[in-house]
Amino acid sequence: MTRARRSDNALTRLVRRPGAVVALVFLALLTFAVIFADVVAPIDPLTQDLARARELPSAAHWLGTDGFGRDIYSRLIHGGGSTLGGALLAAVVAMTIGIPLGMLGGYFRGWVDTVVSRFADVFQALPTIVILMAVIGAFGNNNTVAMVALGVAMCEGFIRLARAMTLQVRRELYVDAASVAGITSGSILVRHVFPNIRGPLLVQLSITAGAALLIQAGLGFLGLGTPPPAPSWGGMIDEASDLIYLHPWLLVPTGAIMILSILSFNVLGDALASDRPGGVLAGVRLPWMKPLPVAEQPVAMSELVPADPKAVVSVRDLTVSFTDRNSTFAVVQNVSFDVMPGEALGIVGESGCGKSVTAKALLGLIAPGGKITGGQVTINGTDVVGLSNRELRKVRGTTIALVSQEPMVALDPTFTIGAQLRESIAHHTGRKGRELNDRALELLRLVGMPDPAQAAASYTFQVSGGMAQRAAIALALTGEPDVLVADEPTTALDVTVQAEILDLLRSLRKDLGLAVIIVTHDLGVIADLCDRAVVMYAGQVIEQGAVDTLLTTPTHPYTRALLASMPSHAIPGLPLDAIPGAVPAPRDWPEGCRFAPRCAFATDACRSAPVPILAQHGGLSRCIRVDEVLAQSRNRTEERNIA
Ligand SMILES: Nc1ncnc2c1ncn2[C@@H]1O[C@H](COP(=O)(O)OP(=O)(O)OP(=O)(O)O)[C@@H](O)[C@H]1O
Repeated sequence: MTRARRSDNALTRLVRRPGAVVALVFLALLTFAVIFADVVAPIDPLTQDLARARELPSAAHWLGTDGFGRDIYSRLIHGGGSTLGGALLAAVVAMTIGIPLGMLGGYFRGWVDTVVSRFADVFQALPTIVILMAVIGAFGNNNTVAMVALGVAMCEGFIRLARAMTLQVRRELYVDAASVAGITSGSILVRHVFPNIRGPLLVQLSITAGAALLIQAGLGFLGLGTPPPAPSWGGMIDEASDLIYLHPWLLVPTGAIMILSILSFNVLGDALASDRPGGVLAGVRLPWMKPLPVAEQPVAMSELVPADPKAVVSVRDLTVSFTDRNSTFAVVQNVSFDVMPGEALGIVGESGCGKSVTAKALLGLIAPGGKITGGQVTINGTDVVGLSNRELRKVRGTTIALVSQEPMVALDPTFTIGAQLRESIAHHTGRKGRELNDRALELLRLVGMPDPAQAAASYTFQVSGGMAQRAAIALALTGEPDVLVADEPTTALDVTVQAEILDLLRSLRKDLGLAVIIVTHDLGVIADLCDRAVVMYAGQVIEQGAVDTLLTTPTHPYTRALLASMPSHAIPGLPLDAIPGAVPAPRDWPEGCRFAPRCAFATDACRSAPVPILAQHGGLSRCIRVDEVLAQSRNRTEERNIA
């Protein structure tokens, strides 16, 4: 899609908002008039004619004359330059200082954040008018210097907003994936963070411009702005206010143009920010954003996974895409698998392979900008693709629930664990009163809390990471789901606690007949807990099968490489195998086999065309050199036995 086409879309979205169009036209006309003031308002704004002072509008003077007989229309247009220009200058200065500082603080946190936050605190604590008085005292009535100082004083709003939004965006998986892929922090901030926060920053820009306009006029009113007799809106309001009782009309034109300008800035800002993530400008590519190719079409996989009516989760040809600036690109393609009641299925692969997006798609929790663009996801017989949020909420928690990597994401630190459990139990089951408490304690006991009553009375920050994860699992169980999706549930925990949480998931499967889908990059976790595994690479399933077979005789070089890089597979005396290179980003997926650039088995045939997934050696494998892979695995096993 070309840039022009995207810009048209932005324009179309703007045109759908009549208020925004009126505001845009008003500001455009005003700017035009101010720039070409000599043509638009040819009467000299300084020429006095005391005989015609304080006249009402007439053909000669469209908006009347002021106390010195000067043409009000002409003074408004000529005075707009210093007022509007000054306000815009202040807003741009505030934005230029505030956005980078806020983004740096939010992204790097630590001491950078402390310095940035204290800097913002200083400007919040100092009254703007005091700063302006000091600057005017030092530099005299210089409008440009005063507006630059105003911009510096107003940068605090941008700092706080940019910081808060960057803190939020930096938690997104795609930011983590970008940094894991070795992209520099500067690039991540410009290409991944800024496009996602620009909407609210545009609102802030318009609000700041409006506020600066008001302050600029206020300075003129106090006699501290553009020195008379040069026209300025603030100065004109000051002059008109002296005659407000005798000649109220004098205040009307300047007051009206100021109100209309400030309103227009705000209406335009709202329109730019709302409508969809990224605002009206969503999808518009800024010059430094590289165009992204549209991903190749998926190759069907569903025929290889025969439908099983008993499956509690059934995924068929699932494709998830994101719209990112200039294109829509798939991040997960053509994924198919089933999960039986009580079964544990592992989804494994390196960072950025599409595991989390696949798992979250099952719950309808894809991040903004992404959606399911193909395939079906059936949970307990209900096709959840295309369900509204309201309908999805009925499925989430009661049929399928999520346990995330970070328990603190699921638990609110301002409530006790017991309060959160009781609230969720009441929501899902309609239980009341004592029953709520009993069930909360029962769940805490079920997840292995040594003292359920004490755990219920604790806040999350009062318990260890392992206990918090147990509480998060209890919370996920409040709706009595059939399937638990556990996204890297042990990654944030230390090794002994990891084993305990895996034990817990195993016992929940046994005791409750719960199906578990576990997302992990650790084949050890798969070996420990799962019956079957789906190995993902660059958005595709590259191998799928029973864990016993997959871990002993992997058919895909990627699975084999993942296994070989496990510390437990190290051969004494030989260096631990590492997979060279990194998972390609969705926009950089190779034409042929996506693993080929990192694969020791790759030939020209692997690189020339997409490789379909095929049923081979008891499982599914997306490799055309399975026989060679198996042969070399046998040799390696012999080496290990000898060692
Ligand atoms: N909100 C998003 N916008 C754009 N791309 C995204 C977004 N979320 C994820 N992606 C991309 O989708 C791909 C798959 O991401 P996903 O988080 O599913 O990987 P993963 O295998 O689960 O990795 P990890 O183990 O780090 O969570 C990555 O290339 C990532 O950059």
